[in-house]
Amino acid sequence: MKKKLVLVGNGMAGVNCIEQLLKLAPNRYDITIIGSEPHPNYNRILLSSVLAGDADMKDIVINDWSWYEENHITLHTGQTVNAVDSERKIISTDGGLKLPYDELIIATGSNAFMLPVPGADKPGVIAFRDIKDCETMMETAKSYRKAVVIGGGLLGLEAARGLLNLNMEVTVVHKHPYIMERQLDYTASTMLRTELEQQGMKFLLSKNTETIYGKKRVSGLRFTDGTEEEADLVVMAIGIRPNVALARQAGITINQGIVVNDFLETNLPNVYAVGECVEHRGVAYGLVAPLYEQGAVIAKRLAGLETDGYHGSVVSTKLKVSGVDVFSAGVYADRPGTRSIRVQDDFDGVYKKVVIQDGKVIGAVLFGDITDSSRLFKMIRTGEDVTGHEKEVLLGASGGGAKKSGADMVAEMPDDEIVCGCNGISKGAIVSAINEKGCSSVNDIKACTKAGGSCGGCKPLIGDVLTYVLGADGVKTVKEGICGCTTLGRDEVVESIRSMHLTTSKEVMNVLGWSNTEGCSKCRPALNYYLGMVWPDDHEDERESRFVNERNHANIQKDGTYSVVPRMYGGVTTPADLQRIANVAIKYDVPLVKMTGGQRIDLLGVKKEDLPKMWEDLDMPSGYAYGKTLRTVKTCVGETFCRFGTQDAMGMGIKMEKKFERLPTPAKFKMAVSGCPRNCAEATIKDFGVVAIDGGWELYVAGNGGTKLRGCDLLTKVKTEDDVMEWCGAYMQYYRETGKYNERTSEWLERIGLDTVKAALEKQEDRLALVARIEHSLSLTKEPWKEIIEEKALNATYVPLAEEAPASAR
Ligand SMILES: Cc1cc2nc3c(=O)[nH]c(=O)nc-3n(C[C@H](O)[C@H](O)[C@H](O)COP(=O)(O)OP(=O)(O)OC[C@H]3O[C@@H](n4cnc5c(N)ncnc54)[C@H](O)[C@@H]3O)c2cc1C
Ligand SMILES: NC(=O)c1ccc[n+]([C@@H]2O[C@H](COP(=O)([O-])OP(=O)(O)OC[C@H]3O[C@@H](n4cnc5c(N)ncnc54)[C@H](O)[C@@H]3O)[C@@H](O)[C@H]2O)c1
Ligand code: SF4
Ligand code: FES
Repeated sequence: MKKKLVLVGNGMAGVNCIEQLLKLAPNRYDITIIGSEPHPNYNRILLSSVLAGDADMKDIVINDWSWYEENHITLHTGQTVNAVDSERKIISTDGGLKLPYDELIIATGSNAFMLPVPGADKPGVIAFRDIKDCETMMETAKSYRKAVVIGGGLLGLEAARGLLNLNMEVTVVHKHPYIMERQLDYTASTMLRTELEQQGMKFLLSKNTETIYGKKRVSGLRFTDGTEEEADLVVMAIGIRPNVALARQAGITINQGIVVNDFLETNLPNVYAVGECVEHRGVAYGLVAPLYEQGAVIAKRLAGLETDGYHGSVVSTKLKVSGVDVFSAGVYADRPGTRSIRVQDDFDGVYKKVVIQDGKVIGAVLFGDITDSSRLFKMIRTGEDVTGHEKEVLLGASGGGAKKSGADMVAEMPDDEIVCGCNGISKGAIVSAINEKGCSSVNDIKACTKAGGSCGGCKPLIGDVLTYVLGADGVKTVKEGICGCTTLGRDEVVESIRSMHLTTSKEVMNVLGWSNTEGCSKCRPALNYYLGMVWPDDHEDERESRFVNERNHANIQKDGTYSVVPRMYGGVTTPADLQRIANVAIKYDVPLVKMTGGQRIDLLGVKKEDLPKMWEDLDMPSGYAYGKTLRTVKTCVGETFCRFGTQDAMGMGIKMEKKFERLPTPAKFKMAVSGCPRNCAEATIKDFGVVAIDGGWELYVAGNGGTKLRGCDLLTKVKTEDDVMEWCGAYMQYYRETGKYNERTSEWLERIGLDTVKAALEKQEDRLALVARIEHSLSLTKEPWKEIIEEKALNATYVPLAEEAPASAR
């Protein structure tokens, strides 16, 4: 008869240990698993992605019900083991089960730590630990607005990002002066906070919560400094504590966690423990990589194989917030005896630091570019001696130099370098899976090796390994939907909108089988744009789907006030307009008046309630400094005043701005006109740039002067101002019709290629057809503030959405 193996805890560490055992000794045990949660084994890590709308609950199941059956495992869900009788070797559950065991594994995980303050037990105060918490947050977001997350660590920030995506206003309350202080130094932490603030998160730092108040449900928090913050939902993310209740009852030795030796044995015979509930050599881990290493040791022991045991782990972390790359490993803070090398690039928002002691890399922090993370992590883990070439560790042998492609970087990686940190899978193991098992996609690799199956942070690197081995043509690309609600890509969605004549987002979601019938913050504004672009007459703008700045026709600033930017065509103004702006600034006590980079005037610090009256007094068109539309047309004085000028740059720019203003585009669209090749208006880093030459104009496209600097490509040369208008209109409409929502022309052109764009605009008949379509859409645009003032109906509610434009983006 087979020996009985019982696992308590159906979570990530325990079940992974069983999986490893099944590989080594498939038929050795009669296995029973008992779990308190009602679900099969799921990926707790991806709860952050579910909350952010990037994954669905069904996507995060690691082993579904059939896996247990296929492996002849008896599973009892929704039952908590409450006693271990180690004399008789029997466990009992709260559901009345009594099960004998020969070998027992305790994998009870952790409990979220809840602040022991008055009011912490009120409805609306939760942790973020399991599916139930995630569902509570998603449900709460439907009817409540203000969320406060206590704790600015990894979990708190991922929760906060998810809640922003659910359209809640989110404030993170952190007790330290800077966030993620357990993983980042001050510089990286500040860069991270700035980035998250731009995404719409607010921070209250150096705050200690004293009380959580509210009549029945939570309505706010009071801090020890006497200040308060309103809240409809409070999420505590202030760390975890090993769940040792069962072990304590069983008489197992406990310190902060269940104390185990190098073979994960407790002090009771035949009782192992694994995962977050465990304390090994004084350390309790809270990330899966070390927990899987622990599980491997138990699996070998139970399979009767030799093992050196577990000797502890060096851990690394990455924050799972889209658009933010943060990595931290080992010792990141300077201390006596350490020296560090830092690189900070404020242009690209990149910061890198490695800490070195006795010739060895002992820690690293990366922000903005984490391509070196696996190489540095290997150095930290292996303790490689870098004496004499310390600087190369961070700068590379060339001292920086051109950025390498992913596949080139993989070529330089040794076979034993770890690609998937969570599962400990090396480049060599992935290469063998490709060569020997025929894997040709990231999903194949995941199924074969488990790489990419936990946090998913290594998937881009797995993709690079595939490209390195198979070449770009050999890699099966997995279709990516426009968001987690659908598997349909941009082109399929737009094609269905056209062919099925879908005119509202609700219709699109219903007809195309969106998994989340309400959509998410990624797809809602995108659908609103595509529908308006395809059906300008039939689609009614869905204002509630727009980002807050677009909804309120003003840029929200970090302190919650707004900015007002009236249009100044071609950067040209008049004394009368300047006087009007000055009068308004004085009348409404505007704290800051600033010239923008786009040649206009920004009135900053405006109260929301003053917006309609200010616009009424200004009686000028909106500059759309907030919208996904034409922002500015920057001009130089051209031949009107400049002795080098060959054409009327100001006149050309004003004509273009007046023609194309207000029209929605996939992303913001900037133009400029220079009166000669000296190019004072910097036209060659704009979405559409015009440079005068003798007897004509050069037209430049797809430039970007922002975080990813890109010089324009020359589209064509033309002779007259009418030619410029025709090409500009045709180009803009082609971008409108083929661009992905939120994709700047610089990215769009790289994606579809300059030759494609040239071919689409080459023939005049094609250009004129595009121009006719843009003209029609332009004829339907309205001046927003005029409309609002006339209707006297500015939407009173402010609901921030994700990925708001940075306050300075104009
Ligand atoms: C939102 C979120 C994001 C995360 N992101 C990352 C990440 O990016 N990278 C990373 O490495 N880690 C991450 N983590 C941490 C990671 O999920 C945990 O380290 C891992 O899940 C711990 O596994 P475990 O099996 O020890 O515990 P758990 O996964 O907590 O499993 C323990 C299970 O045992 C059950 N149980 C407890 N007591 C009993 C009992 N007496 N009887 C029966 N069942 C019982 C519990 O209900 C639970 O289901 C994240 C965690 C969260 C919450
Ligand atoms: N991407 C990832 O790797 C990831 C993501 C989520 C969770 N996790 C893991 O889940 C576990 C829980 O994460 P966590 O962020 O809660 O734990 P944590 O211990 O890493 O961070 C908690 C943070 O809360 C702060 N804090 C503590 N008390 C506070 C108070 N009273 N008020 C305000 N702030 C307070 C701390 O300063 C700390 O920065 C950790 O083990 C973590 O590693 C990892
Ligand atoms: S771009 Fe040429 S025309 Fe315009 S201001 Fe500069 S020098 Fe003068
Ligand atoms: S690094 Fe987390 S799944 Fe690979």
